[in-house]
Formats: sequence, C-alpha cells, structure tokens
Amino acid sequence: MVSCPDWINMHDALIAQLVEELAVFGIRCKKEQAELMVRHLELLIEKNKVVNLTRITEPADAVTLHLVDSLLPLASREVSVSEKDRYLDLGTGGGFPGIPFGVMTGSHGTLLDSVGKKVAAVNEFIQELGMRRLVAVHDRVEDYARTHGGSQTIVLARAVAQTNALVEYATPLLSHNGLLLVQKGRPETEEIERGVRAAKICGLELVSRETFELPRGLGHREVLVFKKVRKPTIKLPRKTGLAKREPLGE
Ligand SMILES: C[S@@+](CC[C@H](N)C(=O)[O-])C[C@H]1O[C@@H](n2cnc3c(N)ncnc32)[C@H](O)[C@@H]1O
Repeated sequence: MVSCPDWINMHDALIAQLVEELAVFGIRCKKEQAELMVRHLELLIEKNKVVNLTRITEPADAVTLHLVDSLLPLASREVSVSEKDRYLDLGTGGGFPGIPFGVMTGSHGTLLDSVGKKVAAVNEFIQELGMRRLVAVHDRVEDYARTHGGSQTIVLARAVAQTNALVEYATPLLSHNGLLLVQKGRPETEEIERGVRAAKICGLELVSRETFELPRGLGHREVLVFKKVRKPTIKLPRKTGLAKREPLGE
C-alpha cells in the first residue's frame, strides 16, 4: 500500500479540525472555504521564516488561535454579513481577521497595516489564494480615513489598540449604521467604559458584548459590536497620533 506524505495528512486534519471547531459556534464552513483558510496558514508559516508575522506557528494551535478566533464575530447575534458589505481590517498583521472573514463572507475587504513588509506578504497570500475581492493596503488608519470617509459598512479590529482608540479610528470610515467589531481577550472594565465614553463622542453605540471560550481551553474571547448611529460631536479624523496621545473618553 502507498502511504500519503505526512504534510497531506496534516493538511486534511487541519481542514477537519477547522470545520469542527467553527461548528461549535454555529458557523457553517464548506470544505472549499476551510481549504483556503488552511492554505493561508501554510503560506503564513512559510513566510514567517523571513518576515515576522506571528508567534503562533504550531499548525493545530494556529487553526484555533488565528482562524477560529478571527471568525468569532460571525457568531455574534448582532452581526450578519453579505457580499454587499465592504469591510476594513484595521491592523491586519498576517491577514487576520481579514482573510478568513473574506473567505467566509465573500465581501469586499481592505486589509490595512502601517508596516509595509506585512502588507506585501498579505498581498502575496491574497494573490496565491485567488481572492479578487481583497486588497492589502499600506497606510496608517488615521491617514487612510482622510481619503476614504464613509467607505465601509464594517470595520474589524483584532489585537490592535485600546477600544477608545479603535472607536476613534473606525468612526470616519464607517457609513451610517456601519459596525465596528472589536475582538479582545479579557478587557478590563475601565477599557470598556472608556470605549463607551469615546463612542458617545463619536456617535457610536455599544450594541452588544458577547463572550466566547475557544476550543481546547485556548482562551477566553470577547466581541464588542459598536454601531454608528449619529454624527460625531467632534471633527474626525483628528491629527495622526492624537488618538493615542490624547485618547477620547479618558
Ligand atoms: C498585534 S498586531 C495584530 C495583527 C492582526 N490583527 C492579528 O490579530 O493577528 C497589530 C497590527 O496593527 C498594525 N497597526 C497598529 N497601529 C496601526 C495604525 N495606526 N494603522 C494601521 N495599522 C496599525 C501593526 O502594524 C500590527 O501589524
């Protein structure tokens, strides 16, 4: 009998793991979608040898901590996404959550990062995966927002900045009723309170805060959903750097 090389067995095992773990959160993933996302991980792990994109390189852990984690907003009762949506992944790093989100939703996505090497790597992944609705862009979000006001129905942010800064960054990019989806580990109560105060200034409302436990005890996660419901009471975007130096809602 001819035996399969180990990497083929591993590839198939990761696909099965991904489909199973997403099902725990009620997220239905087709085999072709899982295949694309696992391919993204394989490309990432290879590229990570030359460009620092992630600390998580054990493949089974990466399935949970990168792919499943990235898709938790889709398990939120407040979030429904269609191909008509346009999303921006604020601080995409190695393409998370932007690439998995694009695979699962079919929406148009802009994957933004201020580090050029990461953006180049993510554009290589997008091309390799044949995802024509996605593009990675090299810019700071504060600068990008000056020329792309109101262009997005959804802004995603995983592991990027404090919630009040994310609210400030996302506001000028969002269209009316647009959503900011913030992914956090275990945020302090004070961080949420500052975020809610910043949201009031920016015309956003916190419409849900849901908690999730990742499979195999890999961690606690929270998804905060903010909705743009009014005009901001201040002019946004402010000068680059102010969101961190003089944060709103402190
Ligand atoms: C900790 S990494 C998280 C990456 C990815 N979202 C993830 O969850 O794996 C934060 C990323 O945000 C980017 N970033 C930080 N501030 C930014 C800004 N003002 N504009 C654009 N990107 C930013 C950094 O370059 C970095 O790649």
